Amino acid sequence: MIRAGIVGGTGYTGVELLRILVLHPQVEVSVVTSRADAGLRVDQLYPSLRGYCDVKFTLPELDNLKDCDVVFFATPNGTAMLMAESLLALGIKVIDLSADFRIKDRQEWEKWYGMQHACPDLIAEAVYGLPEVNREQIKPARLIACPGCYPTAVQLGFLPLLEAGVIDGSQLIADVKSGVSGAGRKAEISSLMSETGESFKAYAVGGHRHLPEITQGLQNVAKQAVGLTFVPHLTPMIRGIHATLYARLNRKLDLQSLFEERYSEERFVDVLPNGIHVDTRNVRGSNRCQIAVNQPQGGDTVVILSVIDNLVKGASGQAVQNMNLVFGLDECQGLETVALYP
Ligand SMILES: NC(=O)C1=CN([C@@H]2O[C@H](COP(=O)(O)OP(=O)(O)OC[C@H]3O[C@@H](n4cnc5c(N)ncnc54)[C@H](OP(=O)(O)O)[C@@H]3O)[C@@H](O)[C@H]2O)C=CC1
Ligand SMILES: CC(=O)N[C@@H](CCC(=O)OP(=O)(O)O)C(=O)O
Repeated sequence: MIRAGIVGGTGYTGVELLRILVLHPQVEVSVVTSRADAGLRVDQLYPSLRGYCDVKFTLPELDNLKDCDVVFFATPNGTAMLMAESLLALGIKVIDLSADFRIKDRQEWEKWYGMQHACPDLIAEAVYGLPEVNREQIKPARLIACPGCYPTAVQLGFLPLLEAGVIDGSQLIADVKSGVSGAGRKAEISSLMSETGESFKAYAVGGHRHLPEITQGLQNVAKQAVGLTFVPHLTPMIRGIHATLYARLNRKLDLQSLFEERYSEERFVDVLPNGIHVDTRNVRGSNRCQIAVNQPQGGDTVVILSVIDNLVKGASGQAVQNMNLVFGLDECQGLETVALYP
């Protein structure tokens, strides 16, 4: 059995990792940390886990994690970079759900995240954990940087078009909506129901920290510079990301076949038949990204719709997908669920 530790087990991605890992046939969750709830049984805080998890929250200290085979960081940005090196030195694999190791350009990361990187030596080694792009590099990796939720939905939508070189990469538009759980479980006025319910707004239009991450990923597949306008929005739902992506085609082609062929072997990317729209509830609770390909009025603008559950394919499900690859397991183990409907 793989002994897994979760640093930050009380947050939304932490408890989502627990939901997935307690049913994973090859994993034993041995350590779950929380500073605020240390000493409390996990199933006391989360009764949904009664009968599945009998460990107590402990403090996020090296001594408590030293017997793990893998440690997941479901913590705010700036936390994993303080512990990753010590864990790797003990032969423990590290899977980081935060942004600490996602961006290869250290200065760019420091600019967007507003802090100094505490562990720059590991940035080059970290593998960006988007299996649909980096599967072979993920398998032997010691340190995985899981993509952000917006970056997962946006990259999977643009990927086939950029790989095939059929769009003008200099004028991409990503108009993306997120549920409120994307902001995490910590108490904040902006996440209150009376602030988010029955309302809908764009935010960070001038620049969101996912912009450099998405641009880096798109440039790697396009093998040239791309220009992206990314506008995130907050919608009054709990889970889900809906990305509406626009690009200008530079030639005529069968777009539906392009997408179907690109993702034909991908178990967690589902290209819907022509004419069917995506809906966030059809991926809620599942590790799937569903994509719909559109070319309105047969013109030269392509409109891709891409949906994920931000807590599953956008975070914890993708982290487990990466763990499966790192430990040589079937990539789908523990992740075979159908979305909750309605
Ligand atoms: N929510 C989402 O949809 C997504 C989130 N992510 C990323 O995943 C990470 C976790 O997000 P989320 O679960 O939403 O966050 P939450 O705010 O819901 O949870 C954060 C967790 O980290 C713990 N924590 C906070 N500070 C520290 C610290 N300094 N050291 C150790 N533990 C700490 C908290 O417990 P305690 O304070 O008790 O220790 C808590 O368990 C973030 O980096 C986020 O950006 C990525 C993709 C999607
Ligand atoms: C709705 C909402 O607030 N979403 C978060 C992003 C989600 C996320 O967790 O992103 P990282 O993993 O990169 O931190 C935000 O815009 O800050």
